[in-house]
Amino acid sequence: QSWGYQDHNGPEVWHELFPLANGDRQSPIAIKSSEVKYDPFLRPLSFSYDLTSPKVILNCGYAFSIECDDTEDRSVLRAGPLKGSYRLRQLHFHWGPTDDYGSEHTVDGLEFAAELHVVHWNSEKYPCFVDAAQQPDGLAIVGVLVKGSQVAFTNFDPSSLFPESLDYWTYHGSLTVPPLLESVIWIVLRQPITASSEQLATFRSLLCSAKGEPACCLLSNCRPPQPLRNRHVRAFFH
Ligand SMILES: C[C@@H](NC(=O)c1ccc(Cl)c(S(N)(=O)=O)c1)c1ccccc1O
Ligand SMILES: [Zn+2]
Repeated sequence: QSWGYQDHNGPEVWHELFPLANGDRQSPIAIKSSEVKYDPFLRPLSFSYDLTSPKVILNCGYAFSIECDDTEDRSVLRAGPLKGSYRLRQLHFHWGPTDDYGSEHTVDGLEFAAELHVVHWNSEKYPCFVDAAQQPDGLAIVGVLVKGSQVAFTNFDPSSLFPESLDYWTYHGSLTVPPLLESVIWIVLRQPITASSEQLATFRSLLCSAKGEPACCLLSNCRPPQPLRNRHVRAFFH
């Protein structure tokens, strides 16, 4: 892996290999609730997740992702700020070395313990994820902030990981990992979910070393907020 989250290959040097890092619609961003603009034309999010779609859990070396079968429209996200329907591709988390920080988006300067990303691609307009990831309206990612404390996770269903309120902010951004493609319509839920300190510690125990290599845990895999440039964040709620 050419990039990662350490000093020699982390977010501060990604621009050396991925010039898009200094692009005009990079993610994550620092959301300032006083500067968002209520948009009456935004609709409620509408998602329908099919529980039977097979999934694999992948350790991608610096995190894990739950990859879904996206060969047909089984689990889709519609409405909200979106035109058309976006097919569920995968979900994963970003976290930090302690429960005090690890989210990628921040809200009014507040960092959360982790952040869940539920990644979807525009299956109405594009034939596959990789093509969609090259288009400005190709991806839609629901970002869910995770704060530390006690919680009872129910069984796997992405919407069971969503908080009860689906109020959201939305803005045009990018992947937060290389190649940092600027193809994402971000939908960040306002209400965080909670995870216990033990659950967060389990993330950090994930190894980023291969079998036989000296064990090294991945303590942080979150990119810091990027310049807003000439973008506006819209709110679905007053
Ligand atoms: C599993 C791996 N994430 C991806 O491969 C990935 C793929 C597509 C997208 Cl669109 C995103 S993102 N962050 O823009 O939603 C991330 C990962 C997880 C956690 C930390 C670092 C890391 O690289
Ligand atoms: Zn992510």
